[in-house]
Amino acid sequence: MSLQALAWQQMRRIAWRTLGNAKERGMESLNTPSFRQKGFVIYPGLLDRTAQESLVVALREVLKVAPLVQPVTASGKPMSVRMSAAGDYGWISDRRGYRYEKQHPNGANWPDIPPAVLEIWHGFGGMPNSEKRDPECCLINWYGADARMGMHQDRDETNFDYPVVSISLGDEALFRMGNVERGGKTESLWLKSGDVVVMGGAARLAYHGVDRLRFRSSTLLPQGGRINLTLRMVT
Ligand SMILES: O=C(O)CCC(=O)C(=O)O
Ligand SMILES: [Fe+2]
Repeated sequence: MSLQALAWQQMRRIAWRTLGNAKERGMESLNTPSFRQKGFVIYPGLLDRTAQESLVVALREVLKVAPLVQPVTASGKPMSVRMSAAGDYGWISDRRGYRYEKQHPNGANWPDIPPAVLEIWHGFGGMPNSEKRDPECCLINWYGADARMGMHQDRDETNFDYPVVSISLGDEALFRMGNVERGGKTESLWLKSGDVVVMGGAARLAYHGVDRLRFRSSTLLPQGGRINLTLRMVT
């Protein structure tokens, strides 16, 4: 086993041990065996402060080439989250609708996904192919004080065999998890900076959203706010 794989195995053990905190954080129901069977796994505090800071440094470089944009829906309604991306594809929404595109709206190719981000993706076992493909999209969501994301499924990808891996940086966010069909009972938990969520299996197509932020609950981003990275296979 490589040194990196060994380090990750160790980190995962630590993450599972921290599940003792999960109760205070509203995670107890989401981290029950039945939820895990459904493919929804939270790794609270998987990334320590140093790892979070180096991700932010790398993301600033990405955002110089691919600045955050405020997407609008097909009907022209602005979304409250600002977005950019890295990798082969970025997810965009404008008056023509939403879709994956190979270029930023400014015409430039999306920058490469930073190695530190790829390392997180590859740190999880259970990816369907042994070929170890890199994710094709690292969506970068930036939430300001009043931003939110309505309940939705991630279903614009071709291949649902790969999980979605989601990394939280900065202010805490109230994440809501629903079902594979719209409606029904939902469960909520606060995602903190350094938490990583994996949605695979049945949870890959479950409805989810972000209700609100605890603005300035973290000191990671000097201006406050939250960055969420979503890693996905697209094709
Ligand atoms: O910000 C989050 O935690 C979730 C983001 C999300 O669901 C998405 O980008 O599809
Ligand atoms: Fe999503």
